[in-house]
Amino acid sequence: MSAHSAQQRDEYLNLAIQLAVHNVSDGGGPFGAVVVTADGTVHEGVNRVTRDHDPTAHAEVVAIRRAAAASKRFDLTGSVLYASCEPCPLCLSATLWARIGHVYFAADRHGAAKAGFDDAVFYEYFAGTRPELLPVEHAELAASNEPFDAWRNHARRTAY
Ligand SMILES: Nc1nc2[nH]cnc2c(=O)[nH]1
Repeated sequence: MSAHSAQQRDEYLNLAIQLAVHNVSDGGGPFGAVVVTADGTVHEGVNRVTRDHDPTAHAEVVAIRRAAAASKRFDLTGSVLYASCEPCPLCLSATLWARIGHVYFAADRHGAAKAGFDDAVFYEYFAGTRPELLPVEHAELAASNEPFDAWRNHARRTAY
């Protein structure tokens, strides 16, 4: 499913945009997303941050969670993500972990910034230009790598 036609692309992007518009009148954030899995199944997501009291409930993450749960897979190889807005670093990370193969988005991070969202600012953090936003410190302890030792020694581990 990684090579969608331009017509399919625009249809799914318009669906994501309509989900975003309707989510605003439903009291949520202005973001919608669609994951199309390799078998062509469509999984929709809308931003649920404020309604679910969940800062990670971005539209893309919600769509990925729904796609994974419905297909009973944590690896969504062959899927495509369509987002009404450029995925933020959180959503991109979730997309990478889901092994989704391609992303299309409509509005960009600068449009989100004009609506008051911090997507563009957080991109700057990951670009290394705003380190003051979040100090992250490495504290190496004697036991730091014990979890990985336990994992490597666990014969029946499920790798991901
Ligand atoms: N792409 C995207 N950016 C956001 N910024 C705040 N919420 C969201 C969301 O759900 N999706």
